[in-house]
Amino acid sequence: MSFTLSDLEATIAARAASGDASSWTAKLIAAGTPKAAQKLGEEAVEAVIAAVGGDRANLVKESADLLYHWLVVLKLADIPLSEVMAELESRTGQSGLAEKAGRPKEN
Ligand SMILES: N=c1c2ncn([C@@H]3O[C@H](COP(=O)(O)OP(=O)(O)OP(=O)(O)O)[C@@H](O)[C@H]3O)c2ncn1[C@@H]1O[C@H](COP(=O)(O)O)[C@@H](O)[C@H]1O
Repeated sequence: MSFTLSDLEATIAARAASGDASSWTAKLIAAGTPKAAQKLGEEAVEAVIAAVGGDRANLVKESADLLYHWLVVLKLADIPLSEVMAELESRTGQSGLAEKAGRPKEN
């Protein structure tokens, strides 16, 4: 398997620029962030339902839908995938629990 999120990001950018009426991506980009973010939320909930229900096959499909719609939302926000990867990279070497313990106290 050589297909990457970066490949999908490039496809989304090309389809967004195409304005092709037969492209779901172009349609979603034209609809704007509220619609794309709503789809992202729906796919997240569907992935949660599949996970909690132990539905492995559906969890794979809903995860793909989730990642695709997440990349569309990033595109609309003009955030390259590399910026998210850099944020993740900056967190390597620190445990999530240590990071949480170091956060300022909330009132
Ligand atoms: N990975 C995806 C992908 N995953 C999901 N979807 C589409 O996302 C849409 C939303 O799914 P839903 O079942 O929620 O759709 P719906 O209920 O009809 O949506 P609503 O009308 O209710 O909002 C469907 O049309 C899916 O086909 C995707 N559409 C495109 N891609 C990728 O983007 C590429 C370009 O696609 P186009 O932009 O369509 O050419 C494709 O070759 C794929 O690589």
